[in-house]
This record gives sequence, structure tokens and C-alpha cells, in this order.
Amino acid sequence: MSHQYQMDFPVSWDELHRNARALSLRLLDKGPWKGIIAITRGGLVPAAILAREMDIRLIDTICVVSYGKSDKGGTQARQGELNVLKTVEGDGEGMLLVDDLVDTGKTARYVRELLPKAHFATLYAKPAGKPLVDTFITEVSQDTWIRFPWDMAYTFATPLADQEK
Ligand SMILES: O=P(O)(O)OC[C@H]1O[C@H](OP(=O)(O)OP(=O)(O)O)[C@H](O)[C@@H]1O
Ligand SMILES: Nc1nc2[nH]cnc2c(=O)[nH]1
Ligand SMILES: [Mg+2]
Repeated sequence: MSHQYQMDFPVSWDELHRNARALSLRLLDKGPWKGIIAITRGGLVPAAILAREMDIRLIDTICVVSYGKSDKGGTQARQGELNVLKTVEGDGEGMLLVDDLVDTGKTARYVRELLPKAHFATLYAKPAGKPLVDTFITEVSQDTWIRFPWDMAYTFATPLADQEK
């Protein structure tokens, strides 16, 4: 987590599932959809839940790597380049483009340019990226780092009274 993030926002599997179902409900009303394009890797789990809820069988991916990883395993401020490993054909018409979140909007800007007619949906949005998303569920502040359940493990928590001041 880089210094620009002051707050930690851990998301449980239950919470993620609930949010993904809420997103499905919103998107069902806006369909019909031909298929889903998941933005790897973060969009993969949300895409699987949406596909199940909306009975969508056609799932494609845009595979991107964002450079600028921090030594804590998090992602630094998005100054780095996007390395595109796989893209999709067409203009995205009738397709749902899915990611877990928008932060600075760098990834969103790239995929929107690539697929201008796709409907871009995320579970979480921060203010800088929000204008680039068509549908999202939960807004968090720009200085919040979201921790997804696939990045976490159950571990011992030191009692507050024993923690160093
Ligand atoms: O709005 P931005 O500043 O572009 O940030 C948002 C992107 O960052 C995260 O992906 P990341 O590049 O960390 O890779 P991952 O999905 O493989 O974990 C997240 O899944 C979004 O795709
Ligand atoms: N896990 C995670 N990845 C990100 N990439 C950009 N912002 C975030 C965030 O808040 N959490
Ligand atoms: Mg991602």
C-alpha cells in the first residue's frame, strides 16, 4: 500500500458476494447482454458471480499488467505503463466490461477507448475513476486501499491493549 493510501478497507468473501449480486440486479435491468469481458485479474471473480446470476455463458478477457508494484505486494500510485497481454475484437456493443474497482481510472480509460460501446461495471469506485464507470455499487474515498478476500489470509490479531503505542 503506497503512502497516498491512509485507510484500509478489508472486504470479506460474503461482502464481495453480496456486492456482486447487487451489481447483477442493477445490470439485469439494463440488459440484455451478449456476454462479459473480464479485466484480469481483479475482474475475474466478479465476472464469474455476474455470469451465474445473469445466466451469461459467453465470457472473454482483456489481460493487462500494471507496472509499479510495491515491495508490500500492493500496487503503487498508477504511474506505470499498462502492458496488454490480450485484447478483444470489436467495439464492445452489447458486452459488459467488468472489473473489481476503479481507482485513478487509468485501466478504465484504456479499456473504454478500446471498447467504446461496452457497458463498464465495477463493484467499487473511487472519485477519480468514478466518471469512467457506467454502473458501480460502492464508493470509497481516494485515500482508501481496498483489500480483496483473494489477497488476504486468516491470521492472529494482536489484542489492542498489547499493541505498541
Ligand atoms: O483505476 P486504476 O488506478 O487503473 O486501478 C484499478 C485497477 O487496479 C487493480 O488491478 P491491478 O493492476 O492491481 O492488477 P490485478 O487486477 O491483476 O490485481 C484493479 O483490479 C483495477 O484493474
Ligand atoms: N487491491 C487493490 N488494488 C488496487 N489497485 C488500485 N487501487 C486498488 C485498491 O484500492 N485495492
Ligand atoms: Mg485489475
